[in-house]
Amino acid sequence: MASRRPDAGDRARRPGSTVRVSVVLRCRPLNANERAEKVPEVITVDEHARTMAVARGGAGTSTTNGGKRETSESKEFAFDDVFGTQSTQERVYDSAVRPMVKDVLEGMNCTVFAYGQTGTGKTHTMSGAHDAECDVLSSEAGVIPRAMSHIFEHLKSKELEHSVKVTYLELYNEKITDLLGASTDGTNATEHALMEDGKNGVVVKGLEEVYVGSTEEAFAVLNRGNALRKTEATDINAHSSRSHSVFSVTVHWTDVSPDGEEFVRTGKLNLVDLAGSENISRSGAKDKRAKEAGAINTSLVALGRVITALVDKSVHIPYRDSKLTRLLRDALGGKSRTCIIATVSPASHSVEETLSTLEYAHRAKNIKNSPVVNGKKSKSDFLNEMQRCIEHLQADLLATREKNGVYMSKANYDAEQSEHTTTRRRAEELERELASMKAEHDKMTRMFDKTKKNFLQLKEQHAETEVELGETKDNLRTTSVELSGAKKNVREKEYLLDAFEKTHDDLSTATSAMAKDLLAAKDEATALFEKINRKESVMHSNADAIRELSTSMCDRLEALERNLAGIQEVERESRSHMKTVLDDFMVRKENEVNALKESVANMQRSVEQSARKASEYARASMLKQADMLMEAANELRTGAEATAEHAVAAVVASRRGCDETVDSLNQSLASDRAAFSDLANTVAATSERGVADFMSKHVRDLTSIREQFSSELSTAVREDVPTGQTPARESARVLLAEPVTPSAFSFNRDEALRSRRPSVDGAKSARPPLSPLGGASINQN
Ligand SMILES: Nc1ncnc2c1ncn2[C@@H]1O[C@H](COP(=O)(O)OP(=O)(O)OP(=O)(O)O)[C@@H](O)[C@H]1O
Repeated sequence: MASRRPDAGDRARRPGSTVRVSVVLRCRPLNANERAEKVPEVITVDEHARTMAVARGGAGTSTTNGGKRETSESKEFAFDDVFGTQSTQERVYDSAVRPMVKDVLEGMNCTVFAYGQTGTGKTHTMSGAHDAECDVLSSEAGVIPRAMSHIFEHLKSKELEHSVKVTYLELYNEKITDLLGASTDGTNATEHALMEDGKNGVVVKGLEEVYVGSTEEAFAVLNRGNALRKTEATDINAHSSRSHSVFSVTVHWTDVSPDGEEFVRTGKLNLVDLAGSENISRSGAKDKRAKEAGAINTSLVALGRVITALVDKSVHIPYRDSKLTRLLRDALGGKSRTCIIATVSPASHSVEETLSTLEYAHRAKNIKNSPVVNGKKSKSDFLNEMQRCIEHLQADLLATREKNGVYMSKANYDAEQSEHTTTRRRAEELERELASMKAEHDKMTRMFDKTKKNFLQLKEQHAETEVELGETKDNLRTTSVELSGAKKNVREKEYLLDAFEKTHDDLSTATSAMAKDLLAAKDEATALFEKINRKESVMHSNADAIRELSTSMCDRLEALERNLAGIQEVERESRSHMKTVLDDFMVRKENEVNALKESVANMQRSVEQSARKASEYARASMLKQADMLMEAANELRTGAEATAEHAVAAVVASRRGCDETVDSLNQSLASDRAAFSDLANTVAATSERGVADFMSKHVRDLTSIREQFSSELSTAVREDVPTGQTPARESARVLLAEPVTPSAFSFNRDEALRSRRPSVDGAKSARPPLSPLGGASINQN
């Protein structure tokens, strides 16, 4: 329970002191429809902290401004008191109104008024539940019956002489009607004027003042007035009040001063139930009701302007803008003590109106009043005043009874005239005020038109924005779904990416290693290729060299063969020539020998031996030389053939190729070349020098034989035929005179070989074989 605020009564009694308007907040519970529709609640009430917060959604930073804490999530307001949805009528009264009533019973004027959106519980708070059976002392009884009860209880408990009178008026469409003076069906309802009382007070002329002696009587009067009040069922409230109402209670009581003098004290309590502010588009008001709502809103806007002006301490307070503000003039910034009960709905769909009410009420907290205790009147003065009033009324009554038309006593007439003059002056003042206000109004109208235009534009923009908002919301929903799908995909892809990165790292490591290996392998391959290229070029050059070598060898072999053939041809020709020469020589010499035979018979035997020796020697040498020549030729041919075969095989092997074979082939070729070179040299030497040597040796042999023969012959001639020339001597001289040339000494090998074979008939073996000299054997003996 909130602690009791400091009583304003004492302060009010101090002249010039001000008291802040007390503002309390009450939040009604959700009604049956709202509960059925499960409408969310947006109000949070902290009764202990006396704060009320409105949730708005969102999140963000918070700011604090004079008891108003604001975040983008919620807006919190602090008040003099707050009452949550479960707050009772009793608690509201005790906490918010009881102090006011106490001040009334201290001789002050107090005002309690309920302000809020339609259907938020103003009437419920002020009068009580709409239940007809509601008892004055029931738990559902509102502020008015409780105040009446409180007053009567107080008066009774103090046993004070007192009077309590009540008035109940209604302000509907800017017309004041008396809820107590009209007939029960409301047909007599007349409009009442608002009058200044000359002391800046405002009075409603001609209101029925009903004196009540008890709570029940007062409650009955209240109910009578409520019955006449204009209510209507709206979309928001089944018993919506379409008018502002003011239930005023004036209490007079006698008090006794310490010196024993009796005096009368007065306190007044105004209990105001305002019509609810209404969002016409949301409440669905049309035609008459829309007009009502418009008037209600206009008067409430005027009330708001007065509050703002009071808070801003403006010079001009626009009380005259509406009858409502004129009625409440004393309560707002006047000499009254005031409590505003602001009512709100917890439903989320009313959040805008709730925020508006809270802002409004929060601003009103700053209004300051200067409450004063009403002056005490001595009982005699009071009685005299009452007496004058009665006489005044009785004079009017008498004049009325005696005459027709409008009649009144002279005193009343003078008083009326005086009042009329005051009123006229006041009217003139008002006209001037009106003119300036009209100018102000025109200015405001222009501003209003401009604002209205802006408002319409903003409204259109708002409508467009709402459409866009709807579309955006749809998009948002779609996007949310897509987003959750995308998030899932992202998570999957992240997982795959992680796995891929891991695999990539592994692969990178492996690839790096492989790259290193490959680079090494590449280097090796490059080296191998270079080696192979080198080997290929070596092989090619070797093959070329071999080819050239084999070509040159073949050429040389062919040349050799041609040489051999030439040599053989020469030899053959030589042999054939020698044979022919020898045959001719033999035939000729045989003839000559035969002719000489007889003549040289004696010397034949001696010559025969030496000739035989020479012949045998020569023949043996010739045979030996011939054998050597044949062997050399055969060896040459065999060697050449073997070398050629060997070279061809080496070339083939080399082409199949490997380096070792090439090397060995090279070596083999080198050795073959050497061997061949040797052979070729041998052949050349044999072929060139051998034959020459043989011939020259043979020539030398023959020369020596001839010389020997010549000398022997000369000797024989000198000894046997010392004079004259004989045929034998001639033959010998001819023979000796013939030049000996190598070509003349070719021989028939086969014949020579035959001659080396032993003779078959031994008889003839005694005969020496034919010498190369044509069978003439010279016996050297
Ligand atoms: N505190 C509360 N506890 C229970 N019911 C409430 C409370 N406040 C209001 N109600 C109910 O809400 C409905 C509307 O209340 P009420 O008629 O008092 O609103 P109002 O502000 O006076 O509306 P209007 O401005 O339209 O006259 C009534 O049925 C009333 O009983």
